[in-house]
Amino acid sequence: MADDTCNDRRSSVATDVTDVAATPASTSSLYVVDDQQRRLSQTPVPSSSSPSASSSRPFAFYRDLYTKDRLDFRALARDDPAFASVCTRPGQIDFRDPAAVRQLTVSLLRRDFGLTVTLPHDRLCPPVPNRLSYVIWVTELVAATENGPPSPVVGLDIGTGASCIYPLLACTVNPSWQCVATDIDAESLTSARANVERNLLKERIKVITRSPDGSLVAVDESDTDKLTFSMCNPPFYASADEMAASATAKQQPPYSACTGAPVEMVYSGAPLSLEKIVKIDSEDIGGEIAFVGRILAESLKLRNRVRWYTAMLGKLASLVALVTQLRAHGIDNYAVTALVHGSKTRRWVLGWSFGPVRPTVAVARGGSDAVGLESYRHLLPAITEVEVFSVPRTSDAVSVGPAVDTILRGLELTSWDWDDKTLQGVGRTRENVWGRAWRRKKQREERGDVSQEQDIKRLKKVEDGTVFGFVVTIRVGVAGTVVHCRWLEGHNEAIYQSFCGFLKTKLKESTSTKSA
Ligand SMILES: C[S@@+](CC[C@H](N)C(=O)[O-])C[C@H]1O[C@@H](n2cnc3c(N)ncnc32)[C@H](O)[C@@H]1O
Repeated sequence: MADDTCNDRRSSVATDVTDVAATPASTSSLYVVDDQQRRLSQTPVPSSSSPSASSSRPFAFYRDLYTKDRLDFRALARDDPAFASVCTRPGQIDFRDPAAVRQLTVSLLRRDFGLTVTLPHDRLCPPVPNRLSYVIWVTELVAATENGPPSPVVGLDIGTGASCIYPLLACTVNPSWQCVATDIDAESLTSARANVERNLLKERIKVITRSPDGSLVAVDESDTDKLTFSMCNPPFYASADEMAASATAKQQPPYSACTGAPVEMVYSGAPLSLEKIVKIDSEDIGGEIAFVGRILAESLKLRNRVRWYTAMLGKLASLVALVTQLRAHGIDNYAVTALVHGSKTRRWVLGWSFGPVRPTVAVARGGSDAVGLESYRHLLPAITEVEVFSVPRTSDAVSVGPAVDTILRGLELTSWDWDDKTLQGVGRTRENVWGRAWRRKKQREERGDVSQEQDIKRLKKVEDGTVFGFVVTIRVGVAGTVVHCRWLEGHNEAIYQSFCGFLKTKLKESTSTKSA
């Protein structure tokens, strides 16, 4: 259970509001290249069927909610008498007091999201900033990998808990989204359904009962053929003993025990067939790795029926083991991020996809906040955005756009759409049409020579049935003009690198011809 309320509290009394302030993985640096994302950050969220007064707020409001201005408990107490009543001193609460922590969650959900939520005393109390960070990252992931006209978004929350917090937040931040929420715990399910109904979200959030031996990724039960994403905060411990030992080791007050029931925090299932691929020290097989390993095993069968499978992880070791598993299964399209809360508490989120559309670097590799991932650079997903060419400010920047357009128009791409106002073009191809093998094949065709077998063999097909897609963007800045290339679609990194090399060489040739 990756939950900072229960596990990583450093001090029991919040003397400084940073104790609970979240720093979501996303920062303004996320919006560097991708226009779709840029639009997302600027476009007000459309009005919703939700009763929430806050639902007409733009996405940027939620993205920055707990980043720019840290949580100000004094202001919250001024706004909300119920929160003021649990403050021990102005602007302070005692984190050992479950009632105070619950009230903090209830008050933030009401003030910042217009949500009215009731939390049972004997179930997990979700910290809002952490849960919001994950929802924001999923929103950005979905936006960054929407290729074509926007399609309806339906998400699945596996193990929604008594709060139903992920679907409630996801549907408030994204007023067109729908969610399916699952759980096995009768008490949590009753409470989750009540929270959905209380917020008049029954039309958009469907809560379904699962059994411990049923599948985790309940697509067939979701009234939809395909899901856009799944998300999950898995049970953290492998056994009740491990949970008890952890509480003793941290010398925590029995607080975690009274807010998180064993059904929420313990998963003792085996990590299925995954242990065959990477031998994990049995001590490391916590509940979360087994739970997410099971999701991974199911995803290998379901494949594209879910566009993005995602999960939050409480241990970096779990992330490392699971990424290793993904790669062992040939899953190359994945994304990781770190969620940083206060100065110490970290969680990681892993997402993977069988689809060809690749997220931006900022979404897939944790952006500038990829704390904790520095030592694991080799496990990060492929870099999908590079600067291929630049000219200083003094050079003839105006000709760069037409040069890019001319070079790419000269290739036999499946499609190439250049917009000379935004200085951005999108291209697709089924094979490497810039390489020597392609040129030789063409020359032979022109000569009527049909013995092309050698060249055809050498001609790198992008992949059967899929394409290589890219976006070329020109940015004109104070320092100069830069040409960026983003890998948008496909599974073949070598083709992307080869294409960037080709574009760089051609642009160099083109500018040197001009200046000669
Ligand atoms: C750590 S809690 C997360 C609760 C909530 N999503 C949150 O983040 O606060 C894990 C949840 O998974 C649920 N769970 C455990 N096994 C499950 C299964 N096989 N299918 C669906 N949910 C399950 C538990 O009942 C619990 O509510």
